[in-house]
Amino acid sequence: MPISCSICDGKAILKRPKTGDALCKECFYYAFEEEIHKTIIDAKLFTSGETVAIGASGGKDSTVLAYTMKELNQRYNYGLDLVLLSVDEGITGYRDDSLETVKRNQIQYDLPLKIVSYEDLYGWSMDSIVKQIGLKNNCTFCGVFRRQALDRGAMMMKVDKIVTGHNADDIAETVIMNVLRGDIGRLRRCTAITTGTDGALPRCKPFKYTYEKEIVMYAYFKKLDYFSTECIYSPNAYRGFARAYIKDVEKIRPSAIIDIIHSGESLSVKKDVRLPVQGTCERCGYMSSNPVCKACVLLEGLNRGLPRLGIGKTHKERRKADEAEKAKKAAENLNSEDQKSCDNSSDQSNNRTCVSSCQCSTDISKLTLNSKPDVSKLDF
Ligand SMILES: Nc1ncnc2c1ncn2[C@@H]1O[C@H](COP(=O)(O)OP(=O)(O)OP(=O)(O)O)[C@@H](O)[C@H]1O
Repeated sequence: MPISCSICDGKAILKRPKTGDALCKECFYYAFEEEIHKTIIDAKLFTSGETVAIGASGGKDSTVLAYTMKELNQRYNYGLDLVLLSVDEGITGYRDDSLETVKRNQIQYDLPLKIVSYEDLYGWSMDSIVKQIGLKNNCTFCGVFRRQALDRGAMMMKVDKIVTGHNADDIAETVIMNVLRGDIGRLRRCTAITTGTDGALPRCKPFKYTYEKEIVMYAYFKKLDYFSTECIYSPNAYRGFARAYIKDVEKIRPSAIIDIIHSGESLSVKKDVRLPVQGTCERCGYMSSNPVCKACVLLEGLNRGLPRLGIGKTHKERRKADEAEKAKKAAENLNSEDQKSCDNSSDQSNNRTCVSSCQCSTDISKLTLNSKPDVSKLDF
């Protein structure tokens, strides 16, 4: 016997993951969109007249976000100017394909689009970063650079706010990850629906209470054009564990995702816990709780051939980097001393052994090529 829709009595075609209600397609769309509208209104996310950039990756979350933002803006007269903003991380075979989807979305939803790239902003694409650092830890670079790239792109577009497609599952995972890491500063901030109000551009998450499964269902039934391949460099192992853990708990307790978010929201931090103080990076001026922001540290590491600088315990990596730098300088000094003492050598290009009065018998080819340590190959 067909199951009837619990709202309109029509034929139900799905069971809502969030509530367990049997619904027809139209009633599901309505319930899904109204919940997002309620989230936007309750949290007073926008003010009429604002320009809002939708972080558009071409994936399911941001595609559904662009679609519903456009829909609700019209239906409820939010008075927003919506634009699409994409970051091209430079991942061949992944982001280039997903950006093609965003370009089609731009036409389908009739919204302006801006694309900013890591290559232009930092001089490094993720393809070239992965060549340096390998697959492990590359997500750290990508996450830190993307955050700043979105802000920079949004500033270029002169928007008032950014919205991203972070959903309830993403937020619950982040709560668990921060608990496991003991990162109290982030734990306190990660459930906020709007962040960045203290300097950078405000960033909002209208899908804060929206389940990923429902986003997928919505995109599927609405036949939205989105890109569904996982990042080729992806395995963000730590998030993967948090995700698997929540999925397991959800089987026993279906409300686990929302419960974790509520726990995060209700958390209060003891007065004597030292929290990072927000300042600005002395190099690039971006907000940072350290004198130099994470993006600048990572970039410095890449540019100095020390890609692990900024990964893990920064002070340890910095000490090693400084030691390597000292060793390099010492080797350079030694090299120039040797070169000086060899100034009266015979034709160095033909006769590669020092034949000067210093009688050092140094093989000049080895001196010039090998006495400078290749710091990128030093094993940290
Ligand atoms: N390259 C990008 N350009 C613009 N915005 C991005 C980009 N990558 C991520 N975002 C924004 O951050 C949100 C969360 O990104 P995340 O990497 O967790 O992707 P996701 O959960 O796969 O989302 P999506 O399905 O939208 O790709 C996205 O929904 C999007 O709004």
